[in-house]
Amino acid sequence: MSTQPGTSGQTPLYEDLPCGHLLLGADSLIVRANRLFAQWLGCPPQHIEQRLRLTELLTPGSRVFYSSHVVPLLALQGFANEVSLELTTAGGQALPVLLNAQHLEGAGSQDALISVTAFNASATRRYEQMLVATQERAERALDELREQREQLRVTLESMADAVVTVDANGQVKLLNPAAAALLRVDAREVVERPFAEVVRLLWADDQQPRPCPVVQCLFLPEAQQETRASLLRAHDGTLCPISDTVAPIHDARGRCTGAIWVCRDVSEQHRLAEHAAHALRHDMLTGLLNRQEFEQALARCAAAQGWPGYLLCYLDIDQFKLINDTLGHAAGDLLLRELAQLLRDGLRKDDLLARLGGDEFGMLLKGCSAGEAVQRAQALRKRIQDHHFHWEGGTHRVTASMGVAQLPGPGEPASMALIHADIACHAAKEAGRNRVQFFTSADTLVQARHGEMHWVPRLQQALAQDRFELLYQPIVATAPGASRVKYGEILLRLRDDDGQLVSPALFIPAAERYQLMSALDRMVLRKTLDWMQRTPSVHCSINVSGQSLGDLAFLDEAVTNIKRSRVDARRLCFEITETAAIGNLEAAQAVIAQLRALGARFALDDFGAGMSSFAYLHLLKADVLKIDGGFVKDLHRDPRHRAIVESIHHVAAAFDMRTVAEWVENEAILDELRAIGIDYAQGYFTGRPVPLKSWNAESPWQPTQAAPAGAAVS
Ligand SMILES: Nc1nc2c(ncn2[C@@H]2O[C@H](COP(=O)(O)OP(=O)(O)OP(=O)(O)O)[C@@H](O)[C@H]2O)c(=O)[nH]1
Repeated sequence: MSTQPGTSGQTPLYEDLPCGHLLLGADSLIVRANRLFAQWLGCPPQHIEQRLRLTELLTPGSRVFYSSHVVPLLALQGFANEVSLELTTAGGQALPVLLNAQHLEGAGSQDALISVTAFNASATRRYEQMLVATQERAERALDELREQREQLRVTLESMADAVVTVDANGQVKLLNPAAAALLRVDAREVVERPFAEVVRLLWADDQQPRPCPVVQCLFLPEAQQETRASLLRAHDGTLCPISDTVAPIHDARGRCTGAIWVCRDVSEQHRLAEHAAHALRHDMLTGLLNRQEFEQALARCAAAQGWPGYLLCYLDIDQFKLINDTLGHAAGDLLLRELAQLLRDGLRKDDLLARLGGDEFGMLLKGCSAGEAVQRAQALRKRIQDHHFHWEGGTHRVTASMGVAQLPGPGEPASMALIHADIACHAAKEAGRNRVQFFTSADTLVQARHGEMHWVPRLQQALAQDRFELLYQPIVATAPGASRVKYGEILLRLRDDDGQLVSPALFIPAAERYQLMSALDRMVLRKTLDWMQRTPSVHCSINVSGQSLGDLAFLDEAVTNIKRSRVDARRLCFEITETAAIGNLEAAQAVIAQLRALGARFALDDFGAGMSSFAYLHLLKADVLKIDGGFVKDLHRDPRHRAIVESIHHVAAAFDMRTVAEWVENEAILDELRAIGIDYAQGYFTGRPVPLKSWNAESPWQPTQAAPAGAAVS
């Protein structure tokens, strides 16, 4: 190794330095390098001394920097300090170093030496990088914090709930717009004021001041919280039902720094709950109490000892159905509302009025004798009678029938009074409508109704014990030479406990009133199908009640039983009365359509006895009209009845229906029927009813022995 002037004897010193050291000659040639520097590069000093220039050991970026900045600086001022450069090690890695370079003696001459001390800056660089990363993280966290703060602000501002925060002393720090609106305050004016001054709370039940929730939260956290409903008194004095919660706020070290109070205005929920409670107790159409409430009030009246006397009044509008049918349901609704108002106006403050259903109203008349109650009921009845109902330019009047009954004595159920008043009301209807009937057990009309109740267990027992019997009454074609098909109506009788056959006239009203008709109809259909299976030559007419027409289960069972029996449905004809059909028009149409689809026929029974028969004919696709016996039995003597029967027959012909006349009791009637052209006759003259079990194909006397082929009545 060559030694340059001025450097001899310094080698040990360079070697001992705790940093890298170089002596550079002209053009940055490395004249000497100490061991540490050479170690950094990963080679012995001799590999670089006198062989390489410093610039050759630098990374390309550092090389440019060295040439463009360091060299001119050295030339200009003779030194360059804390220059950050990167060396390339033998392994090809970049090593950050901090250089201090200084010209030694002879600066400015070509062969002047430059002393370079170098410090390994890897650690510093790492620290720098860590510092930058930490700073970036801190900035990001700060950004997130700002973002969260903004989100919190927007959330608080847009929250429907009122939010108030307080410091550890219970002073208001912040309140959102919902809180300002609820409290009716300017948010800026209440900040820093004690919470208890800003938020004034009361108990809803007694309107007494409620302990401040924030004070309790901050200073009495163990105190038991009450769950009573609360009110908030706003700063303009208005009261508002609220539900609220309060929670402490803690800092990172767990110290309580304040509390947050969140409050919701629950007036709308209260209003809805009250509305729902009202709807549960009231009738929607009229706003009166509903049946359930009325029954409860009735039970309370009956149970309360020492209550002043109450009388129960039951009101049913007469022929209300006609209003619906002729003017429409909307008119019916309006009339019900008007009548409700009329009754309301006619009652005293302490009386109770309710709509019990459809066109029925119930009243509890307070503190009057039976006589006074009847008088007051008469006055109400008269109010209704005098009322003019205006609809679409016309004026209409209705009447009502009313039953009055006393509340039951001790030990009797309150519902008994309702039954009694209902019975009395029906008695009033039967007595001609537009009247008031007082329930007394001695009253014969009322008693007849009351007696119906005793039929209920008897009918149920008879059903269970299979004590009903079926009879067959022939229906014969009036035209000579018609088919020989046996066709007749199935009639129902009850074999009573003492073995006597009881007429349906005695028990059908009770069965109708107490919803037993459907069970009877099912039983009749089952038994008839059974008999028809065993007696293939007969065609039968079976009565179906209004209750069964409205009972989907009846229809399903009828269809199933007919299919199961394998009886050709064309051998069956179902008789429905016009009142039942009109009362359940839609249901009747559905039943007719379904049973007809199987092949069965339909007859309208007792035709002419109802009020508006003709109007409904086109709505009911019946095959047969059975003319009410009342017009038939004296047809041969009374020309008016003959005219009615004749006109019914003409109408039936226009609708392509066959006619059956009931109650044909003698030959003269039959002759008249033939003359008019009536198709079939039924009555004692043409054939008396015979029990199915003793029926014999040849037995009944039939003048024509004939019915059309292929169908019961066609
Ligand atoms: N418009 C209207 N009609 C109703 C309402 N509720 C029930 N109805 C009808 O009220 C009628 C009550 O008829 P009923 O009481 O059985 O018979 P009615 O025609 O009044 O004859 P009588 O009581 O025998 O005098 C039926 O046609 C029901 O459809 C209702 O809310 N609005």
